[in-house]
Amino acid sequence: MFTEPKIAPSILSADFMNMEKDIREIEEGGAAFIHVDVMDGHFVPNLTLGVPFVAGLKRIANIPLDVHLMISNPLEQLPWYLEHQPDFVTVHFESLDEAAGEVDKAVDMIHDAGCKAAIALKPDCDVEVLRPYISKLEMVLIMSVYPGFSGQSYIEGSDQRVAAVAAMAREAGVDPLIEVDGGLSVNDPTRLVAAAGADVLVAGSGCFKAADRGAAIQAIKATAAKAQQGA
Ligand SMILES: O=C(CO)[C@@H](O)[C@H](O)COP(=O)(O)O
Repeated sequence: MFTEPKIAPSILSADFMNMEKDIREIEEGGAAFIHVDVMDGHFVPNLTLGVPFVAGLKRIANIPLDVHLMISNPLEQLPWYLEHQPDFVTVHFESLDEAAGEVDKAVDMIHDAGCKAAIALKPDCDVEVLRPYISKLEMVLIMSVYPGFSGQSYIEGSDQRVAAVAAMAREAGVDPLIEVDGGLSVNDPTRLVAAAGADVLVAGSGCFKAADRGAAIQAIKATAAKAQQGA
């Protein structure tokens, strides 16, 4: 089901030395969530920020924190993040041992802490893996680039993956948010994923590298809204 598109600026593209100022700009500019890219240098080939940073963001943020854990062994580290009550916590399917029940365990840990749970998939992970979990999730994150860096190009066909998740959710009679991350700005990929059923668009360089971040957020949102309406 189409909802008003939500823009979640990815702080990987923000100025880490001026984070509070950048956060205020995107809040005032109409961002729905702050997308927090946690990378451990192991699950992905980049290292960003961790628990103290998330705790600090939670203290200053006026809009929900959407924490995307791109880390190995998330079950070990989840409690550290959950202690600070991010609004959404996303774990990667590929970082969990499904056969050992770790996907359910991670989702349950997130819910038990009172947070909303999401599962993320890398671009080459079959969306069918979500089917057993779709009814438990508040959000699904479809990566439209290989996680690790901002400024990459959208991987063609990601919109078809979004459409498949939207269909899966409809079949299950549930309506999790569908978030897409990577290569989105005022461009065709944004139009494609919005038309396919994306609710939350993560944009790093598209928001933070713009001279007017608020205008960039509104322009991406308008682009997605038009595409939802088939315009
Ligand atoms: O998690 C990631 C990359 O791993 C993303 O959130 C990027 O930070 C998005 O950046 P752009 O592609 O929008 O510049």
